[in-house]
Amino acid sequence: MTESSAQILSDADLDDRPGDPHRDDDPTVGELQLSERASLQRVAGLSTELTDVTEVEYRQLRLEKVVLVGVWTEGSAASAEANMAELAALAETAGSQVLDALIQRRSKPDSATYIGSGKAEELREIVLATGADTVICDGELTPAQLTALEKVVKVKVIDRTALILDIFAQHATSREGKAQVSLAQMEYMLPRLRGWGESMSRQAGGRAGSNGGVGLRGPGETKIETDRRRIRERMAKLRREIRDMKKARTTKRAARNRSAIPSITVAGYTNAGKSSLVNAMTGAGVLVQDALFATLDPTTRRATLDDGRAVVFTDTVGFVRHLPTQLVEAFRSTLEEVVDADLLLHVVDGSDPFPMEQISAVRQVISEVVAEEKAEAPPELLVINKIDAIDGNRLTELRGAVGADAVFVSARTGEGLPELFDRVREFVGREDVELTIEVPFSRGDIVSRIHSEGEVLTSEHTESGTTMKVRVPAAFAGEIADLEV
Ligand SMILES: Nc1nc2c(ncn2[C@@H]2O[C@H](COP(=O)(O)OP(=O)(O)OP(=O)(O)O)[C@@H](O)[C@H]2O)c(=O)[nH]1
Ligand SMILES: [Mg+2]
Repeated sequence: MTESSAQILSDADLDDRPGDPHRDDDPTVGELQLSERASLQRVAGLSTELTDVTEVEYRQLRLEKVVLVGVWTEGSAASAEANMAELAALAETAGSQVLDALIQRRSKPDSATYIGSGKAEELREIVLATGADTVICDGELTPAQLTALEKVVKVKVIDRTALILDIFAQHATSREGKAQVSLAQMEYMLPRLRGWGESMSRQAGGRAGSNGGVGLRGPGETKIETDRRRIRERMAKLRREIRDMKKARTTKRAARNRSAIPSITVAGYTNAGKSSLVNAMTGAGVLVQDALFATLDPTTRRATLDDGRAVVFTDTVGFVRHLPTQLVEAFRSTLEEVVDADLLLHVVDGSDPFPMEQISAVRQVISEVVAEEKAEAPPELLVINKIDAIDGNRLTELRGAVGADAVFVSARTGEGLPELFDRVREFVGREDVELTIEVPFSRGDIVSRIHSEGEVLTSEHTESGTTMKVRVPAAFAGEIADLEV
């Protein structure tokens, strides 16, 4: 196990972070995270291993020099290429260097080797010619397919699911996020455990000998059964821990809901520019990276609109097509926040070749989460980002496709942001109430809350206090109703 690899399966790692860095109000946190992440970039020649504490033989992810392979079953050539481009972006995000890519047109993946046997031979040639050490398949392969393809190409073969799990493992920072990713990895790993020696003979650098030893094995159990049992035990423990963490989070959420500050959730496809937009709108240092899943824990930032009103922005985890099922739960829990929001900013990368597909993928998941929580969906404001990177014709086309309600912005150049602020104000101002109150001198706390959550229209000092005409959110108006004159 190397220092640089993600030690995602160790208990210690889950426990040794005292605070959640995202909750910190330090605006430079994003930059610190970025430099921390950069300092953990992989070094060529080292590998990420998923073995560690469970002491099982597991297909190690050696994400160094990779060749991608995909099976194109339906849709246009352009969308097949876009899928491969996404796989390449995922692979690079995980720290690997993409050497080549290969797409096979077939009605369905080959049941034995994913791609056909002829193509598999061709893939072997490409692997040899490029010096690749890993093949990444687009999609989720059965354990048997992975093994069969490995036999032909003679280097490690992993699938898209393992790749995404690896990225999530590298990027999760909160305790709950880490626990959920560990759980997802174990779920993925369980049916893929392999017997002694079978794989290690092909895997140079494997740690076939470093097992728990004879004493740890139960009577009559084989190594693999012991491993399975241990993994199941760890999974049960993790599930309990996650349940408790979730409870704590729900309590926090409830507290936040009671406050009258409008909350805005920023959601959208991965790499759409959600974090950039939150930064542009709030001046907060949320981590931005040209990588997929840069943000893996929902980040909350307080900001002030230009009329002085406070709002809370929540940046969320990005979406991706075909999210591994093992990760759906982890991902959804981050989206529960969406349900409570007063406004959903749905950010779209306008420079993507298929923005409409991203939009519908995101809407679909959100409506599922909303249905599950038995809640009402918050109003959605579609924000088409990166307009600085779209040419005029595309822009006109896109405007026609998304309708007149969408706002077009560039988080990079700031174009369109004033309009976005206007639109946001329209939404959060909807619930406002105007009233005239008399605040006793002793209640300075009320005056400061009015300033942060609403607006003071007129103010006049009297003998006993201050008479103010104010505009505040409806919930807050209820709290101060007894001061009304
Ligand atoms: N050209 C251009 N690039 C942008 C714009 N906004 C963001 N980007 C770039 O897009 C990449 C992704 O930005 P992020 O803000 O990290 O995107 P995100 O949606 O938070 O991504 P994840 O957290 O990974 O899901 C970065 O390289 C940004 O610099 C924009 O308006 N124009
Ligand atoms: Mg982000």
